[in-house]
Amino acid sequence: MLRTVARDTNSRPGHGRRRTPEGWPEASRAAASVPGVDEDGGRTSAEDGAGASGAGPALKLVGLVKRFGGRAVVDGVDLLVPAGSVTGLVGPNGAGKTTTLSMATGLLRPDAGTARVLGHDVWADPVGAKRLLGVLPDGMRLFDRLSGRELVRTTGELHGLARAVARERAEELLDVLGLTAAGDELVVDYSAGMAKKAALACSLVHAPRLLVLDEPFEAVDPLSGASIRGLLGDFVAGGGTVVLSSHVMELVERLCDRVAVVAGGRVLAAGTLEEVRDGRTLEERFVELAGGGERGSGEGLAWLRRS
Ligand SMILES: Nc1ncnc2c1ncn2[C@@H]1O[C@H](COP(=O)(O)OP(=O)(O)OP(=O)(O)O)[C@@H](O)[C@H]1O
Repeated sequence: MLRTVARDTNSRPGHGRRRTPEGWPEASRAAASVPGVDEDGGRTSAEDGAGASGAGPALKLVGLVKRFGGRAVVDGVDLLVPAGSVTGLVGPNGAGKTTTLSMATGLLRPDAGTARVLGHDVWADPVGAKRLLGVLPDGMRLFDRLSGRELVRTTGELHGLARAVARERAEELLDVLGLTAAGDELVVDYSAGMAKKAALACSLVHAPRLLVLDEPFEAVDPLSGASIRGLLGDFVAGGGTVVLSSHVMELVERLCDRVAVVAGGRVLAAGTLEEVRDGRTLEERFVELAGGGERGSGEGLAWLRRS
């Protein structure tokens, strides 16, 4: 059972802890010690082109480009995510975060560049990459005519888990995410937050080694948010790596040990939280780096002011 889920909502995932949740899969344990990555998640070896052994960064994006209607919405994104880290991707609306994460996880084909998950190219070796990858995409389409319980079980079976294993893991995940009582309701009847939690359970059921989560806390209540933070903490403590996007700077500062600021389809700053903050709060740094875009003067909308 996932009884080891942390309830300490103030700690960062994995920080100060190095536990492996009882019964949680070998794949996560295997990643707990990754050659070539030091304890701070930084590279210690010159070789970062990881092989199938899993050595090297958990995610490596090189020169990713995506154009829509001739406009480059992702314009040469490079990003190295060390194994064992929790990396936050932040940026203004329309910055290209979702597009980048979609290309990183094999959901959208890049016009240029490469994405490697623990050494597996997501486009040249999609099966190898997706076996190691759990994804919570933005606006995910779920099989919503299934119940939450059926959805998580079925996802596990589609990943090749034995039926009994998929059932057991589905129950544990539903329990941790507070969905047990609603487990037999159809996903189509779920609230936005419940659907997000069901999708998160699906992203975890096959015990990935890299989790890529697009706005995982959006629409989620504070109690569930704490459960998710605990779940991610255990995942990282067990050797997993997390990349998440969020607009909530305080959350990123609390959860992440690394951060990348994206705007206009480019990475403006990336590194450890301390490096990127550079002595300020993340919000201040964010505004400094990504601000100054299109903002109204505030002189319009006179019709909104009564006096
Ligand atoms: N399928 C598409 N066709 C055309 N334009 C697209 C498509 N998908 C994204 N875009 C455009 O690409 C840009 C980046 O969008 P993206 O969703 O990646 O931004 P984002 O950083 O995730 O934004 P937000 O924080 O608002 O979720 C936006 O201008 C968006 O309109």
